[in-house]
Amino acid sequence: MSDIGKVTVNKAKIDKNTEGDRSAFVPVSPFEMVIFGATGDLARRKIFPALYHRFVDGQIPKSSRIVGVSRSEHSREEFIDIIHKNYCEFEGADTLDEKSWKAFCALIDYVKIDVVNDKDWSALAKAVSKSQDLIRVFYLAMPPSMFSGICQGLKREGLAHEKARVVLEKPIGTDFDSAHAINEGVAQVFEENRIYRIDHYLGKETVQNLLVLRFGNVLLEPLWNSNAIKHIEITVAENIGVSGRGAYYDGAGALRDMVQNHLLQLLCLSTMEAPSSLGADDVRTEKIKVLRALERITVENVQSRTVRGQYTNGRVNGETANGYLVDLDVDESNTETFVAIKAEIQNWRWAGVPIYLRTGKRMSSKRSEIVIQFKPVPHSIFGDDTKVNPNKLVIRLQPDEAVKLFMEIKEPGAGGLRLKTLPLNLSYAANFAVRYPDAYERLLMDVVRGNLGLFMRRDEVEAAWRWCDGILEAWEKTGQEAMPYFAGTDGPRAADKMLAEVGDAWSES
Ligand SMILES: NC(=O)C1=CN([C@@H]2O[C@H](COP(=O)(O)OP(=O)(O)OC[C@H]3O[C@@H](n4cnc5c(N)ncnc54)[C@H](OP(=O)(O)O)[C@@H]3O)[C@@H](O)[C@H]2O)C=CC1
Ligand SMILES: O=C1O[C@H](COP(=O)(O)O)[C@@H](O)[C@H](O)[C@H]1O
Repeated sequence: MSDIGKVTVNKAKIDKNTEGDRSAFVPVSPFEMVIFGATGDLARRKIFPALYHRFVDGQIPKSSRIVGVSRSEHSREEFIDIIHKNYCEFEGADTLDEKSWKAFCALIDYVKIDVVNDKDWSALAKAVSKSQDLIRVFYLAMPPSMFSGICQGLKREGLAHEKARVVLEKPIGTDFDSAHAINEGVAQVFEENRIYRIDHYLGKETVQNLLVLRFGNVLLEPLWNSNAIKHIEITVAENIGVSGRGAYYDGAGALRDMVQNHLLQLLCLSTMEAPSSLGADDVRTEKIKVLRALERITVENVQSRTVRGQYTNGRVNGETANGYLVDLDVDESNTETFVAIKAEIQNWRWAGVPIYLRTGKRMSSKRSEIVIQFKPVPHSIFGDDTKVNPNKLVIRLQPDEAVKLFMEIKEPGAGGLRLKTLPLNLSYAANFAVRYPDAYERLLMDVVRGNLGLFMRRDEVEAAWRWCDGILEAWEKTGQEAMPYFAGTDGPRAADKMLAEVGDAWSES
């Protein structure tokens, strides 16, 4: 379960002036949202809870409608019971107010259709409003191979009217070709400005804060380049295994599941040039320049630039944890549950600065962070016996959201000059008292508002696939194996060696 939104608030230290983004609660226009895949893991765990929270905060007008669609036979009441049970399981029953829940459920309907069966579609056409003026959102929380077919169905039934928009879940495709084909299929029904490709990392508060940190402060920009920065690390570590998603995951692996989307988006936001505005295309145009400048990984360098891993039995948080093969109940699989990559951006700002990406399941803890490792001072005036640690900026995305700038400071005392490394700590918990919305809450409301800024444009997705395809092909051609690592550790030792060989090391958390 995601930790986002579950901030520990240190009320004693809260400044009254930091009570958060009240504009987030400005009501959106009434809408009708049709959620395909409404009985699936994502809808139950993330989408319905997110809509409930927005409803409770008064952001969703009571005249809105939410129509769940999937192929299982359920009455409306049974479906509502399912999402109630799941809400309580994933969000905690104590966060649900029965009266508000009842009011929320009045918005909900359920329609059973098998999307591959043309005859079933009339049931959906009957269930949705006939109004051409109502904002209508089609959320495709379904396997991506079905996206084009669903869009064709919407067109056939006359549902894809001018105010309709479509939300596509990630990963779009499994490589460049399949992503391109899906994008073509969807484009036959919806123009690009009506397509919302979700990467939920972009909806996280701390990810949006990257833009504020970089472009709302004058201090960092002069140092944000290869003159001052030695390397960058981007880690998205999870301590969970593949849970109930083994079938999907085994066909995907960590590169497709996490790197192609979340990690590359984080890389883009950390390294792109300043966009001229926060307008959707201004930001997306800068991101795509980074993706296009990524040095290709090929059969020649894939062994030195990437490490694949797969977890085996171990211990996570003091409890025994199964290995991947046991979790999947299979005898063999070469799918990577961990990947580390040494990337490089070939442009003036970043040439020569390694950017280390790392993500995996069943690692020691759940944490996402970006570490900017600065170079050492050019000359130490403190003598050979005094270590001067280089500055480091740690942007902690989750949990314990914070921005920490590690600096050298003189340790007080008369006994000689001793240096100590301490952080300037901008901790979210210590500064903000509000519950901040889960990524999906923000993104869903942005779809209704027609704000494309936090969604991926077609060319971005395809450029990210082109780069990942190079790695996938090189792995295939070289037969690079997924190395075992114990559950509860931070990946195969080869991932440490990859950095050590060039004098670097992953930052300690
Ligand atoms: N789960 C997650 O954490 C995340 C998921 N995603 C993406 O979201 C999408 C959905 O994932 P997830 O919820 O895990 O998938 P699930 O397998 O849990 O759910 C799939 C859903 O699609 C429905 N469905 C499948 N085939 C049909 C059909 N022919 N007609 C109608 N409905 C159908 C299923 O209905 P029924 O149950 O009735 O068969 C079910 O509601 C995928 O693209 C995934 O990659 C992205 C990020 C995270
Ligand atoms: O998209 C995905 O993300 C989750 C991790 O998201 P987080 O918000 O909990 O950090 C990951 O578990 C899943 O495999 C992947 O599909």
